[in-house]
Amino acid sequence: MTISVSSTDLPAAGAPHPTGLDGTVPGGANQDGTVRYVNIGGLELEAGGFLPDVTLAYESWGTLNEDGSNAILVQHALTGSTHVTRGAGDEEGWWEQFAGPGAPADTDRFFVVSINILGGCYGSTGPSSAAPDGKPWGSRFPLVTLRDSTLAEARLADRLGISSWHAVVGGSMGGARALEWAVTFPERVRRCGVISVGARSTAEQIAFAQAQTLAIRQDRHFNGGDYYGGPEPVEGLALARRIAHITYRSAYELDFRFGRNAQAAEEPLQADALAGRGRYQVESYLDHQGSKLVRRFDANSYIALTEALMSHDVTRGRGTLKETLARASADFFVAAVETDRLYFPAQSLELAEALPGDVDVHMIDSPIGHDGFLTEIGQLNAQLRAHLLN
Ligand SMILES: CC(=O)SCCNC(=O)CCNC(=O)[C@H](O)C(C)(C)COP(=O)(O)OP(=O)(O)OC[C@H]1O[C@@H](n2cnc3c(N)ncnc32)[C@H](O)[C@@H]1OP(=O)(O)O
Ligand SMILES: N[C@@H](CCO)C(=O)O
Repeated sequence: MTISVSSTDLPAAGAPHPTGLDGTVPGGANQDGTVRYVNIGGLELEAGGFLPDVTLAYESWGTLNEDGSNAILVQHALTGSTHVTRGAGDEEGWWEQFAGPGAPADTDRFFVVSINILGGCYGSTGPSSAAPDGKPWGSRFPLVTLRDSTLAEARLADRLGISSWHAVVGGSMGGARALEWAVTFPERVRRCGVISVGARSTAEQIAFAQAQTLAIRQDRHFNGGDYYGGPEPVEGLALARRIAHITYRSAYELDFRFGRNAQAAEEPLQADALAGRGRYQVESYLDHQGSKLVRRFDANSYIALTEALMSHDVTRGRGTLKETLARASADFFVAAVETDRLYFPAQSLELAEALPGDVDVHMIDSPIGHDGFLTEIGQLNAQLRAHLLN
């Protein structure tokens, strides 16, 4: 599957956001899957910082109905963008099978919206955006949490004329974002889909995340986060992606796919005079995943979003898990990949059991692990139609 963004005019890492962000939103006219930008004003942050001028980027497909009741919010995962499905352009989205004409999120019926998370690098305000002095925020970018992005997104929903979502749904960090929406704004979420994530980041998830952020911070070009305009910490970012990607795939899949094989003509057990030893296939695969990410993602955003995900705990300041979830009034849809070794299905079961009413966990049958929520979303079509998007 090819994943890319259809928009023109995406701000490059370290480049200022486009000018003319006057907050004007054409509402239901935005139906073609083009990235648009909205200035939602200043934002006081949960951890104590302040962002004076926040822009959110979003894409939408379909048409918003007159009473604004047919909108679905699709939340992307850690390195995802707003490009859920194709629109005006022809570039495939990351949940192509989920949204589109005749798909579960049927764009002939629903107004489907996807918002780039606060702190990201696909158009929303993040560390590479211009601070008030015109220079990239860099090291000055404050700690943002998933609650901060939820509050910011609620303002965007106001601008779009959406007082309550028919459904909010996402996988991995997108699922955590969906859950935060349902608990923070119970009156604004009628259905909620939480896929491949639990109610809070576990110690192990935080541990993997710390290794990734340190890989970037220890890159010789990181410069405390102020690397824009100079060499970027690409080696650290690629290492972070390698660490993450191992957790996104199952041991079984890696062994089945690559085993102990050598990469093409490279022979790991024989030293090459120029390049040292050759690589195992799995090393080459991870090298490729690392280089692919550095071509499309900003290292500071990677840290900001990883730390936002570390902060994920829907119960923070809200009591026990049951008390917290009792605030939500949405109908919930919970799913997990059976071989996920990062967000274990047990964490989805814990969530489902704590939710009011009888909530099942729908299992995605995939041998590959966590990334199965992206590659195999089509498996849930019937259940999504019946339980989330009816
Ligand atoms: C601009 C944007 O992209 S927006 C962002 C959207 N992205 C997201 O939302 C992130 C989510 N996406 C992802 O994380 C991934 O792309 C996934 C999970 C969807 C990919 O999953 P899969 O389809 O299973 O990909 P898989 O793990 O098989 O990797 C395939 C790649 O590895 C490469 N590869 C396979 N074996 C090897 C090897 N031995 N050596 C080197 N490369 C290898 C393939 O050539 C292929 O390369 P390509 O992606 O450049 O075409
Ligand atoms: N591969 C996904 C997994 C994160 O859950 C991503 O990069 O966003």
